[in-house]
Amino acid sequence: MSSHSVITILGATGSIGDNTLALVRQNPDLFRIKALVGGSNVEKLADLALEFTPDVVGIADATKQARLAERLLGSEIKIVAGDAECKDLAAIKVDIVIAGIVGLAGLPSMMKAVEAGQTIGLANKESLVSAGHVISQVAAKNGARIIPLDSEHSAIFQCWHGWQERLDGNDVHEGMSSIQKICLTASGGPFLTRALNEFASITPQDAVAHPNWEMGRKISVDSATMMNKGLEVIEAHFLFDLPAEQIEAVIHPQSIIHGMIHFRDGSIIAQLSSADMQVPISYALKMPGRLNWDPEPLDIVALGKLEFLPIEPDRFPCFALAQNALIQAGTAPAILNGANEVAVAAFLAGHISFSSIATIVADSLATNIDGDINTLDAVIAVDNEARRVATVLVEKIKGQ
Ligand SMILES: NC(=O)C1=CN([C@@H]2O[C@H](COP(=O)(O)OP(=O)(O)OC[C@H]3O[C@@H](n4cnc5c(N)ncnc54)[C@H](OP(=O)(O)O)[C@@H]3O)[C@@H](O)[C@H]2O)C=CC1
Ligand SMILES: CC(=O)[C@@H](O)[C@H](O)COP(=O)(O)O
Ligand SMILES: [Mn+2]
Repeated sequence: MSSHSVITILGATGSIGDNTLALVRQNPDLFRIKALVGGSNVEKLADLALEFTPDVVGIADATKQARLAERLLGSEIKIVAGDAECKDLAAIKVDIVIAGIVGLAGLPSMMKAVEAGQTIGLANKESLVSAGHVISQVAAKNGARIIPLDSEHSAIFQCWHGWQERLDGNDVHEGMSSIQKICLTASGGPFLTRALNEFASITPQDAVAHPNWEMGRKISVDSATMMNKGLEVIEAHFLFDLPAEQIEAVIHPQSIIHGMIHFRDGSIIAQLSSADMQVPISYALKMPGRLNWDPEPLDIVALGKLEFLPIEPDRFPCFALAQNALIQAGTAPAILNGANEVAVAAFLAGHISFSSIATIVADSLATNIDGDINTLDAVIAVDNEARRVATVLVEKIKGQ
């Protein structure tokens, strides 16, 4: 029996993949990779496969299969290609599946892992936002455990021992009734202090330049609009079974406190660390213990002061759109997410302005796309319709 903790990484070629693999690289005696899945970056995936020698490697873009085979010639690593084949890798039994694919493209493999009763380290928040009902039901039925990797949710998870016990199926001594509210922090992104009359000139390059975190392009734009925080409020609702009124967000430009719990006895418990995703990922890999991965020590005296500010609605309209989608419930979170993915891609491609992201999401939500959200196929149908509506709106702006 191996003493290693065995890991599958979905989205191995991205930023979450990089941070997870940095921990694996540093701790070969603790962790072993079972499967690595990438989207289309075949050269990076091949390099990672040769370094970490998983049993199997999957590439979603099937046109890259031949190149992957060429790069792995002579190794014993099995190759699979295509969305369906890659998705199935999430069901191979491991100690933890890291869900690090960006966008709703991560939903099918996430669901496979949930159906297989896996422990899942969840970064792919879009799946939980759009399909939270289905995922929660199927996870409960199959005994799947969802461990948050998102830094704010990891902070709440680390501070709330009662929740961890509940996740393990034990009695909760520190139950839901002891929580007044949770608070997620937000950096405010690169445009926290930019004059509102300069928003029209924001470029994709400006928007992906996050002040504190190194992340993929899509989430970096979400941080700039603060849709990221809105998605995180919905993510927190599904992860921790809390209503919208018990989930707060505040701007904290230093990104040192990631989340806090306000208990009903007046205590607040917070989690602090440098802005480094290896902190929450290492917790998910080692919990309830702590991995000594030799992080740069956080010098709290040098920090000087920590600031907290309210979220300005005019500057960050996407945040309220997400909060309202959570309150509206039903199809609204899936519409919000699908429209946002289309709008962010259009902005990154230079087709629409930064401010049009919020307009497109708001106009897509206003169409009130009807539908069921209790099966995976139904959620995907709502998402497809939201994307169709948002794409029409993008085309309209392009034509102006
Ligand atoms: N980066 C961070 O620090 C944080 C990220 N998150 C969340 O984690 C998720 C990943 O973000 P991040 O790592 O920054 O994103 P990146 O853009 O850096 O990486 C995205 C990953 O998803 C893969 N991918 C994209 N499309 C597909 C597809 N259709 N099928 C299979 N794989 C696909 C990419 O593969 P390839 O590049 O090979 O095409 C890549 O491995 C997002 O949901 C984000 O919100 C949450 C908190 C922090
Ligand atoms: C690292 C992480 O968890 C990101 O989701 C982060 O929260 C982004 O920063 P913002 O607070 O600016 O959205
Ligand atoms: Mn986050």
